[in-house]
Amino acid sequence: MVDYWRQGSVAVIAVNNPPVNALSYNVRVGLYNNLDKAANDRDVLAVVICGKGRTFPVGADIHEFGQIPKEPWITDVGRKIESLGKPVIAAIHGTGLGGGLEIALFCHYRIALPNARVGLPEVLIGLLPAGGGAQLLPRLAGIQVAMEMITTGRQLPASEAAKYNIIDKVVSGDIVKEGIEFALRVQNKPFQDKILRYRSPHGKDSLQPITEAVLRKIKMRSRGFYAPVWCVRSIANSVKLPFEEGLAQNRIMFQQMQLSGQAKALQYAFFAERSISKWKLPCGGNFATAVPRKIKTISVIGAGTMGTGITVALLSAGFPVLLVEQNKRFLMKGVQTVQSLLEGGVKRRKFTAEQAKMASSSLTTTVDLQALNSVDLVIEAVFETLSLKEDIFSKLDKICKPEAILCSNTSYLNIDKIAASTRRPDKVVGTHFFSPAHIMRLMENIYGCKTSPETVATVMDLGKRIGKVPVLVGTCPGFCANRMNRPQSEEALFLVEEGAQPEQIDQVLEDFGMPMGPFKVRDLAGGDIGWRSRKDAALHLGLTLSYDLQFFNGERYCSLADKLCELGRFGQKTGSGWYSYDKPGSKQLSIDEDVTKLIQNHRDSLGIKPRKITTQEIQERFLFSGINEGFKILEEGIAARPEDIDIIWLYGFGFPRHYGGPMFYASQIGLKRVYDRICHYHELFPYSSHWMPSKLLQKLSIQEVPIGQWAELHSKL
Ligand SMILES: CCCCCCC[C@H](O)CC(=O)SCCNC(=O)CCNC(=O)[C@H](O)C(C)(C)COP(=O)([O-])OP(=O)([O-])OC[C@H]1O[C@@H](n2cnc3c(N)ncnc32)[C@H](O)[C@@H]1OP(=O)([O-])[O-]
Ligand SMILES: NC(=O)c1ccc[n+]([C@@H]2O[C@H](COP(=O)([O-])OP(=O)(O)OC[C@H]3O[C@@H](n4cnc5c(N)ncnc54)[C@H](O)[C@@H]3O)[C@@H](O)[C@H]2O)c1
Repeated sequence: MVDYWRQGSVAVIAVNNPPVNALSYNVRVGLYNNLDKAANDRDVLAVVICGKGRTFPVGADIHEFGQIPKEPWITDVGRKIESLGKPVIAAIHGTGLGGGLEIALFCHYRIALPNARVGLPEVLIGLLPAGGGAQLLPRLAGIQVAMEMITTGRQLPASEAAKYNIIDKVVSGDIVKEGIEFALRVQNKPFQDKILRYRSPHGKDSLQPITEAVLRKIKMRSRGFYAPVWCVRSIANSVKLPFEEGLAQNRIMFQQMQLSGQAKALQYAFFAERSISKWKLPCGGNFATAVPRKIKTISVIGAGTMGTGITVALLSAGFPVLLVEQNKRFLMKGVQTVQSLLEGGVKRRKFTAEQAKMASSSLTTTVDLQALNSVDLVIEAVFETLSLKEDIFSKLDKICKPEAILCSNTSYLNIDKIAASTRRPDKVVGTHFFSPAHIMRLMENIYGCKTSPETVATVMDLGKRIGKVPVLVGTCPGFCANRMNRPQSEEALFLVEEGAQPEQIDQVLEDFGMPMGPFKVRDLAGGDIGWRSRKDAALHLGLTLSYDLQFFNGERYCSLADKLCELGRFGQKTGSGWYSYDKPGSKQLSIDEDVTKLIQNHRDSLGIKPRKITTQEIQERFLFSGINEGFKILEEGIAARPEDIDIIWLYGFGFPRHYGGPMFYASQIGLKRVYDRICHYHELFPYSSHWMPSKLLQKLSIQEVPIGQWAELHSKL
């Protein structure tokens, strides 16, 4: 796992542990022993440490966390480097992260290729850099830089790292060759002043103001995530304690953090994110065998909210886009939106003005579907009406070349029905982007019963190529994301009906860690869209929505949202919704007495006596109703694994990552408790079918199987 060779007076120690040279136990042993070998070889005057393959070591092996760490630790390897009596050079390519960078910091010199990146990302998996990073970095780059890097986990490009002295020299060419040349130049020079433990941290006199400023920033963004605060403490130890004591303290903190639910959740999320690309279809096709089609040209149909966002996402990833609208007026408006989104990207430094110009020049437009006869892939984003989508797909089937893939951005509609309007159902697939589509990273891809593995492979690949996080699910109303979100939105309304205030619910869920409470989300998305579809559904059943409606289609119903819409309160865009806003389009909100009165009148008219609703009830009814639906989604095979559902929630709704996602959160609470509470609410609210407990959840609540085995157990049930 660690290679050793000599070139003249230079010993090269190369970590060889694919794919990312993680510092597993055997690697640490290999490093330690080979450093000994170099120390004992009189002809060796300098040592180069590097990584074989694609990268320098990226840190500790995350698979080993949770076990008692076996010695030698990273710090033992570090001490060996410091006391070697010969200069040691870290030669970094790829990513030098976590324990990898820590070893490099123990070295006397660090060189890196221009495209290399370095960082201490431990915080992102709920930990701190306990292999010396929190002690060494402040001594090299200063407290301020160390605080920023360690509390955010940000990776620095080599040039920026060189500005902060983290890298001594940025080199180009072959990193090992460069390392050896560097070693030859320094092998006879004194290097004792390069041992960082003997330095004192830069900026130590400003520790307090720096700490206060960093803690203020953390408080603003952390939403209950505590690892960054522990990271701050670990850096403060570099000032307050002698070096070895600081190391020991940080190791103790690291071990405590490792046992925490947050670290477990973040590490679960890390691996879950990597597992989603390993998809499998019920027909047997899978990621390993299916080959994606080459996609060069794409057309987007519909230049509304979603179509324009999707167009920008594609253009900025370098795809030429042919944008289609129903008439020239809508098309012009859409093009203006695309341009202003691109300009916004430049302002947000997502890309340069030059890149935006290039992207813009790759946009072509038409109001004639016939123009789509040569594109490789089409993404339809017109109104959410099945007949309209069926009509468009049947036309596309005739116009597009036979191998073209036809995607729909539908939020709820059945992909099989849309596919049935074509003679190529194997090439029809759902690509559900989230709003705003040029920013939100989730791409929920939906296969129908006839979608081919090649089509799935193509959209999964496309998602990655445009920087999205593509997750594959099956078809059902609302798929995974919106289907789970629906009972939650309903419960939020019912809670208000029973006595809670919208702002109270929003606050509870924001305190839990959601980026926005459900009423703020409704105001942001615009209440009119849901209102229109509820009116359509009612019309379909020969009903009209009315103020005193308490049941709809056999289910409990709350008409408060309809009432707001009847008053023209659609949310931010109209300047009023569940909250009132400074002006239409503004985000500056305040609680509105009129809404409070409206809610009170609503309760009075239905004879509901408001009761005090606790934080626990709000959290449970919101979260558990969605989780129950998540288990039904697993049970029906709509999602193949809980990891898929969790990643959808992390990227689609900003579920707090330090809880891993709703399914992992449920596993941490204990499925027996979750199941019991769901049964309790089912008894209280028999007219909300979303409280009908999932059978899979019931079975798992008895067996308490670890989350990694749910899918396997389910397939045996
Ligand atoms: C007594 C106490 C002593 C404490 C000492 C503490 C020491 C230290 O401070 C703690 C750490 O270093 S904490 C660590 C700090 N470091 C980090 O947190 C780095 C986390 N890693 C990353 O950020 C990204 O993986 C990279 C940027 C490295 C590569 O990105 P990319 O090119 O897009 O590739 P990709 O698809 O992402 O990964 C490819 C494969 O590698 C796998 N794998 C990756 N890292 C792994 C690891 N550390 N381990 C194991 N496996 C790891 C990954 O699962 C995947 O496997 P699969 O089976 O093929 O699916
Ligand atoms: N808005 C969201 O948050 C969101 C999120 C995810 C998915 N979706 C889905 O995306 C789709 C589009 O939603 P939206 O919010 O962008 O709607 P929108 O009303 O903003 O835009 C739809 C656009 O389609 C155009 N259009 C209608 N018929 C057309 C035709 N025959 N040919 C060409 N263009 C036509 C309309 O002129 C309009 O500009 C829907 O299926 C919706 O369910 C919406």
